[in-house]
Amino acid sequence: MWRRVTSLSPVMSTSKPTSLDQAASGFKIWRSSFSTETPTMVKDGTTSFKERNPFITFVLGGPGSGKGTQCQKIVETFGFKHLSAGELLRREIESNSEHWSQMLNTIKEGRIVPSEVTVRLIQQEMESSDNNKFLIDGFPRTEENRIAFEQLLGLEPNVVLFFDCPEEEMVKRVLNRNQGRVDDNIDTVKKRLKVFEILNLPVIDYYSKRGKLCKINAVGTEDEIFEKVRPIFSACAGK
Ligand SMILES: Nc1ncnc2c1ncn2[C@@H]1O[C@H](COP(=O)(O)OP(=O)(O)OP(=O)(O)O)[C@@H](O)[C@H]1O
Ligand SMILES: O=c1ccn([C@@H]2O[C@H](COP(=O)(O)O)[C@@H](O)[C@H]2O)c(=O)[nH]1
Ligand SMILES: [Mg+2]
Repeated sequence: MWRRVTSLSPVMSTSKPTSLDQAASGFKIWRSSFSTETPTMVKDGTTSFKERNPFITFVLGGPGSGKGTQCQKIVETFGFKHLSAGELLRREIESNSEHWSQMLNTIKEGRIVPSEVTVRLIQQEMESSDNNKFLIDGFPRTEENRIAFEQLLGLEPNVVLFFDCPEEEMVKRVLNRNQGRVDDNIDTVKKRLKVFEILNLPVIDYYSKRGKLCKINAVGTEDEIFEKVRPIFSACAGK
C-alpha cells in the first residue's frame, strides 16, 4: 500500500544544483563546511588504504529487512568488520558533533545525509581497522553515495548483498524493534520505504548489471536466511 511513488520529494541532498538539491537547500551551509580532500592520499611514504586491497561487501535492503541481524551473524562466522552507516550517523548525533541537529532531523524525516559526511565516517572506520574484510551495512543509499565512495576511496565492493523483503514484513519488524530509534515509527517508516524505492533501488540495479549482486529472499527465520548467506562467504573463507 506504500509502493506508489508520486514525486521525487525532498529526500536527499546532492552535490549538483538539481531540483532535489533546491528542496534540500537547508543543507547547503552544512555541506560546504566539510573538506573534500581525499584522505586516502599517500603521505610520508605510508601505504594508501586502497593498497591494502580490502574485501568490501555492501549490505543493502529496505528498513527492517534484516541487514544488521545478518551482518552480526556474518561477523560471528566469517570475522568481518561490521560498519553500519546508520549507526555511525547515530553515534555522531549522540556525541553532539558539528551538524548533529541537521543529522537528527534528516534521520527523523527518513532522508539521506550528504555523501561527504557518511563517506568520511565510513572511511575513518575502515582506515583505522586492523581487519581487512568489511561489511558496509545500509550504504550506499543513493547513486550519489555510491559514486562518492568509489571516487574518494578508489574502490568498489567485491560483493553486494540485497535482502529482499516485502514491505508489510519490513514495517512489522521495524515497529516491533523496540530499540528506541527516532525513525522507528509509522510515519518515518513510510518515508524510508519511499526513499528506498526511489533512491536505493537504482543502486541495487547498478550492481546487478555489474554482476556483483547477491539477492536474498529475506522472509523466514533469521537462521534460515543466514543459511542462504553462508555459501556466499564460504567459498572465499573455506567455511
Ligand atoms: N528473519 C527475521 N524474522 C523476524 N524478525 C527479524 C528477522 N530478521 C531481523 N528481525 C528483526 O527485525 C528487526 C529489524 O531487523 P534489523 O535491525 O536487522 O533490520 P535492518 O535491515 O538493519 O533495518 P534498518 O535499515 O532499519 O536498520 C529487528 O528487531 C530484528 O530482530
Ligand atoms: O548511508 C546512509 C545510511 C543511513 N542514513 C540515514 O540513517 C537512517 C537509518 O539508517 P539505517 O541503515 O536504517 O540504520 C536512514 O533512514 C537515513 O536517514 C543516511 O542518511 N545515509
Ligand atoms: Mg540496521
